[in-house]
Amino acid sequence: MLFSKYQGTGNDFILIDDRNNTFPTHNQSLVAQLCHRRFGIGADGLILLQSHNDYDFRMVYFNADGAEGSMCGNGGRCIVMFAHDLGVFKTHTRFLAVDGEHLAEVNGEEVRLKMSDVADWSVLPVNAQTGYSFLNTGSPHVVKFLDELTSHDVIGEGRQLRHDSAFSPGGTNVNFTELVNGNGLFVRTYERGVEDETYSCGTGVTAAALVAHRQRNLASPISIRTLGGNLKVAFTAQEDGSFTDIYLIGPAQRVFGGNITL
Ligand SMILES: N[C@@H](CCC[C@H](N)C(=O)O)C(=O)O
Repeated sequence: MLFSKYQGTGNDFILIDDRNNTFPTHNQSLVAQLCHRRFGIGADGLILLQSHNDYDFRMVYFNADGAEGSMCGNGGRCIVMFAHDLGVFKTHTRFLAVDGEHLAEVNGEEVRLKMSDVADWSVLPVNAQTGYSFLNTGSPHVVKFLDELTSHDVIGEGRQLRHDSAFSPGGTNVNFTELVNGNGLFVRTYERGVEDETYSCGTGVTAAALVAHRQRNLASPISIRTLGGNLKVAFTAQEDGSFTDIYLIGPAQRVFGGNITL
């Protein structure tokens, strides 16, 4: 079985062309083993590109723990570049993911991915003392602002919040955010399903951008630094509190490929 490894700002994925539907999708331990950084190829997740009658393709995403996940923004950008490299489309595409339809555009190494509207979004300070917000941008995310992020214990506090009973049974991803350069953010994310800090999280930086607009008056587009590189999030804030035309913009790149023999 052929695979390609892609990365989007350091969030890395195994991509498989499964248009013949041969991948054993219920084999969680196989996915976990392939994603393992010592015993496998190594990745934050595995993504299948499948055929769909009404779309250019369908994205099926698994977290590194082998379970099928909710929407992955960086994975979405990577599968768009993968489909582009396979010749599925030239510049513009329309595909189906677990949270519905997505549009995307490839321009050189950059992918501009339209995210789902955040229709029922509101800032919910789940815990008035900790002051964090919770919202769903395709995946569930806590966003917490800090004055100094570089030395913060992202793994320790992230793991604790990820398992907080307030978010049970599914749990949440956790984003720590610092304001930088007037209209920018530095974001570090503890990811559910990877159970570690990743270099970048697309739905996470999207959540951070929307909260930063609402709570700190940042304007679209917002530039975001992650450990793995730079992203931009553009959006329209509607008067009813919802967000539409949300775009996650940044590079996606093929790293290497190979053959999996089972
Ligand atoms: N890395 C992803 C998020 C993937 C989903 C997440 N781990 C979850 O299960 O909630 C991204 O770029 O959005």
